[in-house]
Amino acid sequence: MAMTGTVQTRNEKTITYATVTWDQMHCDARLLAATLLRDCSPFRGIVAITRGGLIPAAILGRELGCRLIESISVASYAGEEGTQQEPELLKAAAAAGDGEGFLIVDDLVDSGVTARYVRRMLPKAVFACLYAKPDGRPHADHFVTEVPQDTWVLFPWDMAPQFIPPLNQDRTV
Ligand SMILES: O=P(O)(O)OC[C@H]1O[C@H](OP(=O)(O)OP(=O)(O)O)[C@H](O)[C@@H]1O
Ligand SMILES: Nc1nc2[nH]cnc2c(=O)[nH]1
Ligand SMILES: [Mg+2]
Repeated sequence: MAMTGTVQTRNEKTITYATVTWDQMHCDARLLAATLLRDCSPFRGIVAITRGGLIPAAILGRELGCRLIESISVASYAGEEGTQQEPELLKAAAAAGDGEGFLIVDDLVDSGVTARYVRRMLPKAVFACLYAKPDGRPHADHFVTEVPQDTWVLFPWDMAPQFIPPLNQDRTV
């Protein structure tokens, strides 16, 4: 994780966050690829869990030499701060059959609800993600970094650089 801190949300709650930059994510995806290449490659194809798994899946596909990228779309979070609902299947991974020879890829496991749901649909696939919180960890065969359960991960696409005023506001110095 590149940086951690706290942020005040709209409903006055304080949450701990960990930011991941594009470079950090790329580096973590390459570390994951090296482990997968060593331990369980080759794969017939990759199933990316949209949307968060799409970019990690593209990087892994490149590193592992895997050009067949299927997707599965599952909606399970209602809001930015993680209010969870029952997973809803929006698109199945038709090309992956029962998952044999396939690698399922997501950005992270948190409660593990999404991973468990997708694994039930593709029982023979291997599951890999970049980050894992303790509750989700048992559902991932491979991950790179563990994140505390009470921390919200901010991915590069969740953030934008913005102006921050200097600490010393006295311009006469
Ligand atoms: O382990 P869980 O508690 O199920 O949480 C993990 C899932 O939550 C996020 O996806 P989200 O549903 O927010 O959708 P997105 O990938 O389209 O942003 C993340 O990308 C994982 O897929
Ligand atoms: N961006 C983001 N999405 C999530 N979905 C479930 N947990 C998380 C998290 O920590 N960060
Ligand atoms: Mg997701």
